[in-house]
Amino acid sequence: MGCICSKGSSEGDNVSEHDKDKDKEKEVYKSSVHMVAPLQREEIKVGLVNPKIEIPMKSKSKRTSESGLLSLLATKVEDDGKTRIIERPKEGHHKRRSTFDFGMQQPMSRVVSMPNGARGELEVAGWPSWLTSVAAEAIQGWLPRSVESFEKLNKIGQGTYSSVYKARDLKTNKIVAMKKVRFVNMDPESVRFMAREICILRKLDHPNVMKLEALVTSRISGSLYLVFEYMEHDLSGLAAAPWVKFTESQIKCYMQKLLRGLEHCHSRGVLHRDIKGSNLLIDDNGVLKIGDFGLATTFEPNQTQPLTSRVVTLWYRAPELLLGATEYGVAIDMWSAGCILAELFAGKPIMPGRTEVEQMHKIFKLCGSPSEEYWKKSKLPHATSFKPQHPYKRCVTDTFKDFPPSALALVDILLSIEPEKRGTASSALNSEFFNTKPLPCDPSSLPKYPPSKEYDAKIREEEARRQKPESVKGCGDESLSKSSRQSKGCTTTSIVGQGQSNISISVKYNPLEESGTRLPIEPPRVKNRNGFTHSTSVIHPNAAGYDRKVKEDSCVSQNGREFLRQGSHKSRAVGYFSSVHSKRDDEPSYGDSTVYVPKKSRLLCSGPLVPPGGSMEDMLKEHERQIQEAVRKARESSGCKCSSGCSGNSLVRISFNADCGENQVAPNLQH
Ligand SMILES: Nc1ncnc2c1ncn2[C@@H]1O[C@H](COP(=O)(O)OP(=O)(O)OP(=O)(O)O)[C@@H](O)[C@H]1O
Repeated sequence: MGCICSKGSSEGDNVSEHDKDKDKEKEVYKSSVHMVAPLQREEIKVGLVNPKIEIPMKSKSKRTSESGLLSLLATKVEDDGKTRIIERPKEGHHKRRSTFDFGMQQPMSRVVSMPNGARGELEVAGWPSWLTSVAAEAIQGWLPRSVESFEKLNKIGQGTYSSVYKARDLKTNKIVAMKKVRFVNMDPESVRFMAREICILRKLDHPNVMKLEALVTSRISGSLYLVFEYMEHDLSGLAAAPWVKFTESQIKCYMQKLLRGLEHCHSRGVLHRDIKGSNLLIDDNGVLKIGDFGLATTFEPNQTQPLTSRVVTLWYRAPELLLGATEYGVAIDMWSAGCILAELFAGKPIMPGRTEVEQMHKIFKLCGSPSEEYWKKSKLPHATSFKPQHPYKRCVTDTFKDFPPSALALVDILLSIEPEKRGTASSALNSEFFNTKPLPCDPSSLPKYPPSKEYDAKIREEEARRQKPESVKGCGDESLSKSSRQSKGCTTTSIVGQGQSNISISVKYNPLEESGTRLPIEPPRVKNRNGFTHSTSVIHPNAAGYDRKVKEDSCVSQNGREFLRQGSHKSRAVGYFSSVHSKRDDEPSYGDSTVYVPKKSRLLCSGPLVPPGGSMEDMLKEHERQIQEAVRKARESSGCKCSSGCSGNSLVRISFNADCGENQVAPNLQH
């Protein structure tokens, strides 16, 4: 699509150059020149007339056409084959500001300027009423594209609340990614949440941040699609691909792009809150862009509004979030970036916890437990529960002693327990790591890889499993390829809410855990349609195979304000943490924790998992006991006759390793 802000270099290696461009852009925009995607202008629905717009006599014959509407707002200019719309000086109608200014100091590219966000006008433009009624701010200034103007090619990704398709824009022939957002009965809360993602995406404009290109509505299915440029890979998928081995300068290149993207988000007051490999998309030219802003939020330096601590996929979640912080900042994204940096050098996730308790424990074991002063000062809600009886010593430098020194130094800073010590994206970019040889490579010099997404890795693994003869399948099969080992396909033990509850915990299989190399599969996570993450994963097996479902959560954000609520689906406790943390007034009470196995035979373990006030050690012990218990019940209920450790058709085999005090999970390939 044409875009006035397109850069000569799409990669944006030089941010200051980019910023200069931005200034120029602002100048251009000051003169109210907007680029319009030709298709967008053709989506005006025939017969829809905005009663509020007084139509000039000479336009009346065209009142139902796109040009008729546009002529009210702007004048078309043909320039080098591209069409621009120049807004008319504000004669006739006053350009009102939205009631909710989502910080878009910079006008949107790729859109026609609409006079205001009034519902009627948006509906004239072709937006469905379910969207205009609750999310007018998100779509203001944009015109919808119709789904017929794209050719769907194939499915390329599956998110918690969305399916992503590769598609061809029939007007431009460009290949794009279309993220189809699912709404349950057009639930206004869900729509509002999606609107928040759109508003945030519209605030951002950087070569290392996914750009929202257009919005598409389907009148028939009532769906909404977010259109992005198509990216062939994601960092998780690439790291998992058997044919990929990153060099130091490649790691520097990806990390530099990630940090530049983060620097931009943070400078625009946006916290991503879900930085992880599968959200770092990479195109065929090696350009990395941060995607999936479903959990992102805006923040202000002196924000008083509490934020939810239930964000970020568990393995990448900062300690202060696990401790229940509701006031936090850019440091949570910096922690995730530190986990990724270490993961890229280590070749595996560095802290693959299965539950919040275990995650906290892994963090303390690696990064040391916080100082007495920190415990006193921070007053974090779960501090009492998590404070270990004996402090843990930090061993980051020992653990990663094989890393290049400048990488180790940066990891050490980013994985600081105390948020203010992690620095910022800008300070990380100025660190020695990026300024010593080998320097970050140029993205264009990166090898060309076949499509490598986490989703592709899953498909490869499924395929490999299907092709494997029955005779070689069985409990404890360890003959798995790198791709299979590192991909995220195997679901094992799950703990799930009972009845109507939509929450589940899945523990992912880690074949290497059994063979000594610790390489778990998928970080436990739950994100509901409202966009919040829990400590749990969302995949669980059911009778018909894998069933990814939107999970309920207790957190809702409305008009940019976050609070916790009792979910309409009767949320149950998730993880071991929920049951021990001190309850906020507006937080739902969690009564039960339940144990998942196949859908039809869910089991319930009622009651708090750990008595409030228990020590970290007690919690861990209780935590392990609960997992063992869950597996035992799962096995019994599924009637499995396998040898010990097999949990029946729950697809898991768990054994307790007394040496490390942790459960080891293996796939039950027999089922
Ligand atoms: N622009 C894109 N180009 C190619 N693939 C994409 C693009 N955007 C997303 N995907 C694929 O679709 C998957 C799901 O997208 P996304 O993460 O945005 O959705 P989500 O519902 O928020 O998912 P999740 O629950 O994993 O956070 C991604 O992991 C990625 O593999």
